Amino acid sequence: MIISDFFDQLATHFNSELPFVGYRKPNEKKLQAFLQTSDELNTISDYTEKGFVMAPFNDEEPSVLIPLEQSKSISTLYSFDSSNELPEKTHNSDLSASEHIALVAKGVNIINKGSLDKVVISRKEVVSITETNPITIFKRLLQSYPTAFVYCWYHPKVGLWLGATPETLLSVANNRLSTMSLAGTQEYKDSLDVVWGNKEQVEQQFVTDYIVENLQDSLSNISVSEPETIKAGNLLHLKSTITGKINETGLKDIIKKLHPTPAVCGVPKQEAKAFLLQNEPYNRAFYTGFLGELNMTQKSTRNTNRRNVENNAYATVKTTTKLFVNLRCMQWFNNDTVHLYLGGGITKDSNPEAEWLETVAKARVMKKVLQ
Ligand SMILES: C=C(O[C@H]1C=CC=C(C(=O)O)[C@@H]1O)C(=O)O
Repeated sequence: MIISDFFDQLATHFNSELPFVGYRKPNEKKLQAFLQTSDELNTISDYTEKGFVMAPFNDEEPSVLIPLEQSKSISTLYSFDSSNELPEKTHNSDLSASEHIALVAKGVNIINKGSLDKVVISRKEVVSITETNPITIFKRLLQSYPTAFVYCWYHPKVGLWLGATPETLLSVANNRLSTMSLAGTQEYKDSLDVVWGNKEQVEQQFVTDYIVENLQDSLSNISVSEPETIKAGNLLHLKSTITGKINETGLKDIIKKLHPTPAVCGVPKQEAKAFLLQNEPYNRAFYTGFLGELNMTQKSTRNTNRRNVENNAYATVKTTTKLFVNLRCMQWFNNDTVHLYLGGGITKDSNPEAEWLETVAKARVMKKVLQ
């Protein structure tokens, strides 16, 4: 399919108020979409479903599914044009520095009292925009963030979300699992060769320890890479990759053990989640939830034709799931506004003003495409 037809089909679906998701995986050229043929609101029951899942932060709330069998699948190739880079732009917005700083200070206080080790505190920022076509914003995200999972997701009964996230929740191919521990932020200043402070290293180690501890009964041969610096837009983060072979556990159990990780919630998980649900002055909805392909089957044929021997073609079937944490995202509204969602990990060493500035830097990822 040619690329203009791909975007036209998304636009037609959106104008007809039918659910769809358009997305491109990190570092890939293939742009894919599921176009649901009815406006039914489907939810996940046990993660054996096939399709595209959109799950909220609060795992007690339902996760929405665009089912494979109720959708038309389309794809095209997207070529990144580096000469088309968008410049940074400042936006007027409804800032609430003092509120955020006060909540971070409260978080640090609770940590110092010993009730929590880490908590990821976030805020919502309402931004007025002049570009009213979400497909145009999607195209700009694709162009600006080739290494991110970029998506535009719409359900008429839920809303429209767009994002460019650097974080994988999990990737499963048959019985191999790969996940990541991502935390710690600093602004990118022309080099990946940077020094990380103790606060960021500890913050990321919390995530790694949590993942390993929670998955050790479900995985064998667990391997954890050393933290490395990765670039995500204008930001740098610390990342470790964790891999292993899945034992008998089903996907539902693994997701339950992982989500929400301390990269988006905190340690201990239940206490941090309760603190956030009680204290953040807004509903995170799908921000810091997860989204992606669920139980997709990939057939590959291996031809073992050896000279004149008869042509033996082996078909192998692989089931893959690729889920991403919904960060660097926005919720789009018809009335020319978007809500940006921005958070940061708080530990005993956090400085509330610096944490505020971190969320301001994170906001630039989205603001760049909102001109
Ligand atoms: C919660 C967010 O980022 C997480 C992922 C990477 C780095 C983070 C940090 O440095 O605090 C956060 O844990 C967000 O971007 O809203």
